[in-house]
Amino acid sequence: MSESASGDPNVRETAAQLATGTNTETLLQTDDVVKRFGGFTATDHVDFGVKAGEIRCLIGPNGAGKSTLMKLITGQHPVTEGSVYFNGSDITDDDPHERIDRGLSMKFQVPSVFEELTVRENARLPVQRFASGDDRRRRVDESLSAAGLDGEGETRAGDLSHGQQQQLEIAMAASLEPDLLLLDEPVAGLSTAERRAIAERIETLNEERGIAFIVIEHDTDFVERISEQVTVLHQGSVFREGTIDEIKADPEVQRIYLGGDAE
Ligand SMILES: Nc1ncnc2c1ncn2[C@@H]1O[C@H](COP(=O)(O)OP(=O)(O)OP(=O)(O)O)[C@@H](O)[C@H]1O
Repeated sequence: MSESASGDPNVRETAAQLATGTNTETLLQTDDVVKRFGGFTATDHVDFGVKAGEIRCLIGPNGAGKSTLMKLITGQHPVTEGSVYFNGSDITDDDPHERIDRGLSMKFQVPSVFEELTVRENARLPVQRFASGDDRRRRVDESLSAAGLDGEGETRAGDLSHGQQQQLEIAMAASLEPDLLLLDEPVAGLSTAERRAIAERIETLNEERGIAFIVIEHDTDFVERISEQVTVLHQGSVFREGTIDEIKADPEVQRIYLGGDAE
């Protein structure tokens, strides 16, 4: 859909710039985004961009505003000020389902598989709204295969390990065939082997399907493995952007993680 539907000439111009010219590769862009909860500013004038096909990690100390920024991107929270652009369109006023239809998908921090349903029934949920018959079966089979759960279709999802549940959820989010997939702490509480399997899954989805990712993660080894560019949030603002090596070597970043004043 075109951004011209917004009717605001300023928005149209900005969105057109994002969709053309120097910004052709920009998939997602937040423009001066503010989120206030009452008198508290959780996200403070954030300009955050992700290119098509990129894997970007979002890090920062507890309370930095990472999850809030994710929710502003997915539409779970309305922005207080600012705009969100995706694929060149202004999606600021779109509800979460409209954003999913545009190609923006998310796996949440808290596991959200339905434990009483089978693995196959879970895998069917995200695609049943827009796929049927053979197409639906193909997507469900691909999800199970992508999650390494080929033989587990009739298993109760609650009987899967935590790592398998995370794999299933990522596969379910990917079955929507998004351009951008947001993952909030996908390897929290997982073993080293399970972390490696999730990293491989992200890389495969990125390389084979061209899906771009925004991943919130605290584990620097995991971040280093999957991400070239890292964004550091601190007190609701973008504090640094750079390679993981630049970020790890930055004394100001080390200081904010230790709880000192970074100014
Ligand atoms: N719904 C809400 N109402 C009020 N305050 C909120 C709400 N959601 C988040 N906050 C506050 O906004 C700030 C940022 O929270 P957020 O969850 O985005 O941080 P985070 O960087 O994801 O932290 P963590 O790494 O601990 O998950 C915190 O101070 C939090 O208490």
